[in-house]
Amino acid sequence: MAANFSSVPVLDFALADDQVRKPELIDQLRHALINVGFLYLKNHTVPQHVVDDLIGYIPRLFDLPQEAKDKIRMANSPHFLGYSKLGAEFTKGKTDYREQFDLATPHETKWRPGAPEYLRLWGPSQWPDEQLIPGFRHTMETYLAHVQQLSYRFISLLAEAFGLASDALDSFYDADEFMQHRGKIVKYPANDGSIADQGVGPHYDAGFLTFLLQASPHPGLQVQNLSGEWIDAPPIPGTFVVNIGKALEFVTRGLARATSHRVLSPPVGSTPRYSVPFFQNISLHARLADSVLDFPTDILKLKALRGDPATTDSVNLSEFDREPSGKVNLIGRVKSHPDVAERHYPDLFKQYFPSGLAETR
Ligand SMILES: O=C(O)CCC(=O)C(=O)O
Ligand SMILES: [Fe+2]
Repeated sequence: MAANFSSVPVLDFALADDQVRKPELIDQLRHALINVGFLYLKNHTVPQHVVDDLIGYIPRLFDLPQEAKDKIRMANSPHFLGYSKLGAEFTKGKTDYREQFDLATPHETKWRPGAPEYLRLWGPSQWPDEQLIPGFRHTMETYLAHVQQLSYRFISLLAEAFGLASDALDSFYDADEFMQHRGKIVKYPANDGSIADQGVGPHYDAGFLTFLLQASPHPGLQVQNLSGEWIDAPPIPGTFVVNIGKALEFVTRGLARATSHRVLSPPVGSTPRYSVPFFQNISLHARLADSVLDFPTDILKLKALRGDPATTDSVNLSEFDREPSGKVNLIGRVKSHPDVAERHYPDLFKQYFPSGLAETR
């Protein structure tokens, strides 16, 4: 357990453009990817005013009349995009105490009857009425476009950190028109004294990379280290928290570590915690088991040095070895949002919830 960690490292993205110091960044990145699976990124390319504009809208978004929020509820959307009220979501079969809006980058659905069902996972977002919150849609779309661009730059740096050509992972992404990345704006209300403190339960993210904006000064995010202890990852202004999803762990043969994480509700009497995760997706068609990336042996040795982590508390995503990435993602969404699944994916719903919605309560 030589490589265990007790804090999450902070990396300086400005070094990526500094030819003298770039190797330092690459070394730190390699360490963070292999041994931690989480890092803070400072001096990133998303302008602070774009971040601040978005943060300014968040309390107003949640303060919209309940009926305006319900009008765009996720259950309307076969793409699992829209509003989820408190208690609508489940992790490890337990209710998550958070309220959220899933809002993705622009996309016209490519699904047609007869095509694989998982293509329906991507499609247009549902936006609140422009008159009720003028400028919000533009602000969020601008934010998502910037983070998307950062996420692509980051992935080429990551390839370099693993001794590959900087474009070695490009084949996992389709042209922009065929891709969609998902954002979420999340509110974690304070624990009201009667509930458990599961803001969101222990889980892995499913895709390649997550860029998390902690949009208020509240702690609560925790990541699980190699011996199973929960380590705090408090907000650091001006940074993103970047973490690895299961798909990237799978294609890097475990070199990049998907790390189990959770959020504890703010304590009784606190103001709410806000966050904005951005989930970078890969092509829905990608079959990860078919990919062969040729890692140098000295890099593969670093994984052996890390050793195997203790059993984590997280739910698992074990289907990547046989199914296309879109199918694995769809199954994950069905399990988290059974009400959406019941309406739009009745066959999968029956498969995962044979006794109906009552089973999730
Ligand atoms: O809200 C956060 O800080 C983390 C949320 C998260 O891990 C998730 O939604 O996957
Ligand atoms: Fe997560």
